[in-house]
Amino acid sequence: MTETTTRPTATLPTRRAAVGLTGVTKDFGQVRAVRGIDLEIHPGEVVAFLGPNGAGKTTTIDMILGLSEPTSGEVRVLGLAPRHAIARGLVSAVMQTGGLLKDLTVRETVAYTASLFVDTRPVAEVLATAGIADIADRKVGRCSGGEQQRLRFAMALLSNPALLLLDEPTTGMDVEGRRAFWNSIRRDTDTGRTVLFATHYLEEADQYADRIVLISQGRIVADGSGAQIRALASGRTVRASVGRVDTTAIAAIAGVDSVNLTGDRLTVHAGDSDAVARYLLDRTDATDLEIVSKGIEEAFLRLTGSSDSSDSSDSTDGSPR
Ligand SMILES: Nc1ncnc2c1ncn2[C@@H]1O[C@H](COP(=O)(O)OP(=O)(O)OP(=O)(O)O)[C@@H](O)[C@H]1O
Repeated sequence: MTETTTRPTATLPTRRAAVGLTGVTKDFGQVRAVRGIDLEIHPGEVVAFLGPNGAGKTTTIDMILGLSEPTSGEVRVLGLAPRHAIARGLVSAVMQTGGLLKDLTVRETVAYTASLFVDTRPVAEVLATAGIADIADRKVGRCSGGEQQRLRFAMALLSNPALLLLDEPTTGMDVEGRRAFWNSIRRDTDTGRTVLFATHYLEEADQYADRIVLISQGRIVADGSGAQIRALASGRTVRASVGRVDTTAIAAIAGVDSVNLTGDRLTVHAGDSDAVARYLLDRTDATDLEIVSKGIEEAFLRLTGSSDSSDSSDSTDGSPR
């Protein structure tokens, strides 16, 4: 789906948050999909909305697009109510599926979309920006999933939107398709456009966003730069079998961010794994000690509460919010 209207850039409100969410909740009957989100996205930021299935990403994006109303709280887009921002052509969206006619060529599709609006960027220009000028004469039905997404991106660019929303735009693409898609997006964001994209892929968020907002079960659980989110994953996990152990004393070791004891199996996440290992070997009856690097994937799972519970209880996570 794309939303395009008139060319807006001359009338952009300035120095306003591109997106402002204040205390936003959304209920679907008994289901509370969004549980109180406060978020400010600044003009020109490329922000990843990262979270597992059912986290509330699409629900939030739909509210920013004015497709649904929050149950409580407020959504502003460039200082306006979402519907007003969209009516002024300030917002475009690239969704996962739908909206393309297989028998038209790539160029015809963009030209047709452009013809629906009063004033748009030139077709050739958006094809070039989206990196699909060389396949402009190809029928849409013969384009790969990645090429079709770049076509949706080209269509979204016609109105020269100040804010571009992308809901899991690379789902189902292979690595090369994903790379080409993001290269075209990144080339375009040099123009200062604000981009918010939802993704399941931590690597994608880390590689292509200036800022990662981690969302889980309708709440923001971490918000920071890729480097900050990576720092959460920079520690190590120490595991050992123990008899009696003082978990409070271990939690007090500098750099320890979580301690879990399940039966006789102790798991400690720490920045300084040597200090933990030294303590366990010198001061306890620990055996079978192992130290493993904590990957970014593990940090993500812990932060979004998706890891198995043996690794998450007693935790003292410090998110970079
Ligand atoms: N129209 C609806 N009616 C009832 N429940 C809904 C509706 N839309 C979403 N939900 C529920 O709200 C929660 C959040 O869903 P949402 O689609 O926003 O998550 P998501 O993070 O986008 O997930 P995914 O990555 O799987 O697309 C889920 O529990 C979902 O089942």
